[in-house]
Amino acid sequence: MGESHSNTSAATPTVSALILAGGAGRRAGGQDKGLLPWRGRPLVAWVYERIAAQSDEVLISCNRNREAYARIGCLAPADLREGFQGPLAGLEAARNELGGEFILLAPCDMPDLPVDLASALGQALDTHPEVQAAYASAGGDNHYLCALLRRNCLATLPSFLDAGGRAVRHWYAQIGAVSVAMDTQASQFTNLNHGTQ
Ligand SMILES: Nc1nc2c(ncn2[C@@H]2O[C@H](COP(=O)(O)OP(=O)(O)OP(=O)(O)O)[C@@H](O)[C@H]2O)c(=O)[nH]1
Repeated sequence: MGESHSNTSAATPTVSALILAGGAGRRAGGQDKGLLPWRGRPLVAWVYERIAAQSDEVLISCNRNREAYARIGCLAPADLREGFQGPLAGLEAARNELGGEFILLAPCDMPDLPVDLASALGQALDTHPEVQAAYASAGGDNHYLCALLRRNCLATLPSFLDAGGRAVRHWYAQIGAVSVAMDTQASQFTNLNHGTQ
């Protein structure tokens, strides 16, 4: 994969990013977390900026308030499965829109992601050709949705979901994944699950 994750105008993107913002936000009282204000902007705007600098195109996966998200960036199709079936349902709905060879995932509620996230994960995929995904870890915690995937593994998602699978780590166990200890402060992966107040 090399070291190239910068923005380019190449016709075929190498890295397509998907920001997952389609959750129910139960721990945030049902609020749409990505749109909660954080330091003067919606949370998702911070994530978008950080991720756009590391990828060739960015889509946002959301199920509510689509007009508000569309003011921040391009939208992926809404989930095909009803009732907040989890982040993999968002990835499933977006999979045919993600044209890159690699897919960079990020949750909408981590506004301070490392600037070298994609390159660190890309190096891990280069080192481990036998796995389909690399995800970040920091301070002993795994962040399964801060991940880089090989595009081809998306084809396995519908059958995984049809069989009742929902946990990202279970899917990774099936397709093969490596954890990448990031050389960064664990606080950069702090999520705002309970809202921003
Ligand atoms: N497209 C899509 N994204 C989701 C779905 N569920 C969660 N996400 C996103 O995946 C990321 C991690 O989600 P969680 O924090 O585990 O779930 P949540 O629904 O946001 O919050 P809780 O209900 O409090 O667990 C967040 O950025 C969510 O917006 C879903 O059903 N569809």
